[in-house]
Amino acid sequence: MTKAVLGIIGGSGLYDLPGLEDAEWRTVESPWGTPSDQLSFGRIGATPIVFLPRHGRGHRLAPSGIDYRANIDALKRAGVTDLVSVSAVGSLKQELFPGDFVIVDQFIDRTVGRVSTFFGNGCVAHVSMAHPVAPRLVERIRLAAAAEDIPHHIGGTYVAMEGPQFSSVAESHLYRSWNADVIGMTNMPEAKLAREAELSYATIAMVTDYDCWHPNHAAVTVDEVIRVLGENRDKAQRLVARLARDFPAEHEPCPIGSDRALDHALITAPDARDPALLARLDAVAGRVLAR
Ligand SMILES: CSC[C@H]1O[C@H](OP(=O)(O)O)[C@H](O)[C@@H]1O
Ligand SMILES: Nc1ncnc2[nH]cnc12
Repeated sequence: MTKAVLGIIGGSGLYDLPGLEDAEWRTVESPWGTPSDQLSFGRIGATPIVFLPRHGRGHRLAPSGIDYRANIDALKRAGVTDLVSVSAVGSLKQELFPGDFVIVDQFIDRTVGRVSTFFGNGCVAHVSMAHPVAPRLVERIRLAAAAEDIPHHIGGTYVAMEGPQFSSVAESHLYRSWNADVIGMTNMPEAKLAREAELSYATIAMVTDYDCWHPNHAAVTVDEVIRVLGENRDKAQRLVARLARDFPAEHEPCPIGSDRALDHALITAPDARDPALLARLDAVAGRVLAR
């Protein structure tokens, strides 16, 4: 049995977790680079929590400037088993209103030039991203949202764009024609790296705007995103607090195997592996490399 540790990555507008008890900011070093900030260790009820502000306190880091590998590696080293991203998103559908929460279940990765894997020459791995989010974690978020009476939608496709500029109207219509639901700039490669690190991952996407496709709404601005986030911060904090309070003490095995993603993913023969890369993979892939 593995003790459950709930990791929370706070996105725009969420740079700390006020309900965190016995909270302490600690530096966690990673061989992959520099995490966005120190990690805040604490608990909510009996559940151990590790919180990381994705853009750093003060929102220092742009979506393309975040070291996603260092973040995921540091959270893994901190003992996290289940990871929830809280993210601001634009809505690509009329029925997804600013203020709504969408518990997404698919991603389209439109980012370019971000390092999106821990593996490579010397240790090649191919994990499945067919089902990028962990269903039990989604179900726990759903229960918490229902208990807190927070309007939410289960399922939806998140387009990850490079940014930092927002989309053009033509791009926004293109994503709508793909039947995507929401758009943001950060959940890729984060979700891919979480899968490689065998962390069960889910996203609470907080709708802040209608991007720029809606005839009756002005194109998104940062001021508008921050204003809507301000109105919904309390809801996000209540949702995370309820999720944490009701979280099981033992990590629940993932029915789609997100916590065992490397079981059938490594292809490089043991004697052809690069010892330097293996050393960096100690936290991410230690479970399978130790075999
Ligand atoms: C401040 S608007 C754009 C910014 O907000 C979202 O960030 P996060 O997912 O960390 O909440 C979006 O992806 C952009 O990075
Ligand atoms: N419309 C939008 N596009 C990209 N990222 C966002 N974050 C919040 N709203 C967004």
